[in-house]
Amino acid sequence: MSAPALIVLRDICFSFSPTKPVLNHASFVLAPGEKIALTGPNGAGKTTLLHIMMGLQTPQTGTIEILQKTCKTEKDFSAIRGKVGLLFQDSDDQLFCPTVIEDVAFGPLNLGYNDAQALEISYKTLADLGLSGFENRITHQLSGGEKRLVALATVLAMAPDILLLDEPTNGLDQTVESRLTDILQALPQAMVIISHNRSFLDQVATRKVTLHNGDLISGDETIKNTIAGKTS
Ligand SMILES: Nc1ncnc2c1ncn2[C@@H]1O[C@H](COP(=O)(O)OP(=O)(O)OP(=O)(O)O)[C@@H](O)[C@H]1O
Repeated sequence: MSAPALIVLRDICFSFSPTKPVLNHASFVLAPGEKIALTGPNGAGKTTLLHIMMGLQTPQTGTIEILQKTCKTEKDFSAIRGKVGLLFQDSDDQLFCPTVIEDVAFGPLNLGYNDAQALEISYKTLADLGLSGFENRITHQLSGGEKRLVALATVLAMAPDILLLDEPTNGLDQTVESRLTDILQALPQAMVIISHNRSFLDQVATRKVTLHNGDLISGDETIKNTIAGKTS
């Protein structure tokens, strides 16, 4: 029997205003081990879809299951938020502490780790991302690319079961993008990645879904299936 899906969205309709639907009976499944590229034109509703998965937006119709739990209310979503890590499109929405180490340690502390454990996790996460030495930097003084990586560190430090990454390569130079590509390829977690960066998606994603006219269309033969043992 195959492992149960991690995220199941069924028949989601969502609009910010009655005259302009964003999602129109969209359905979506994330299975364990999948790294799904979520693509589509500007304004198609990709970020909105990720926010619906986190309970940050509430659809007008449809059902949401996260980690086999039906999620409707804020209470339902708050119970799963530690297990689902969202990298916001704008790093400034993610980073709110004075220093890098405080921002990265915030998640582990919230999960119940003590100060020493949270610091150890944070130092290691920063080192994995090539950010050793950034611990005491003032967050708002970082460059855009540095903020992007620190924002990712705040997500990875919580070791979530699912990663929702909204344009993770924005602002990264080629070297850092390559490092991020290697890191995401090696991570065992299932993830949904919004990106307009085709070569990055080709290397990381195992499957592609595209938002078009409010609905999700599956498949793209050019995306490499990088799941071990399977070929595209
Ligand atoms: N808070 C809001 N209030 C009203 N309209 C909004 C709001 N947020 C987003 N929208 C609109 O909803 C639509 C979908 O936006 P969304 O950010 O989800 O698109 P996207 O596919 O992620 O776009 P991009 O690739 O440009 O980031 C757009 O037309 C956008 O202008």
